[in-house]
Amino acid sequence: MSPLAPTEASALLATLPAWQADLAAGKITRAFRFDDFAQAFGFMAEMATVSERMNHHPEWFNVYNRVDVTLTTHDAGGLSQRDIDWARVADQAFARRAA
Ligand SMILES: C[C@H](O)[C@H](O)[C@H]1CNC2=NC(N)=NC(=O)C2=N1
Repeated sequence: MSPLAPTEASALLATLPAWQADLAAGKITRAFRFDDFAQAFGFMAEMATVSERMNHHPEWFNVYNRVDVTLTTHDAGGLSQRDIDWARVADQAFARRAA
């Protein structure tokens, strides 16, 4: 798994406006807020299954209705297409729950 080139990363991140990028560190983050713990944990359970399918796993922190997610690709030493793909699926899962 190779890291994204900076120009490519910037172009892809423009399609994920809810995510904060630290390109120097090769990480992106997003703070998700839900109605309650059940919604937050449902999101985490859904994304745990996605993570296994993608073989790509988040660093995340949950308390009550909050899920703070950091994505980076350890194998690439930075940001890869897998982080972008995971973020996009997470945005969709979140939007479905928020709807
Ligand atoms: C052995 C296994 O395929 C690797 O460790 C996978 C698992 N999940 C992963 N998740 C993330 N975020 N980065 C990785 O480099 C990674 N590598």
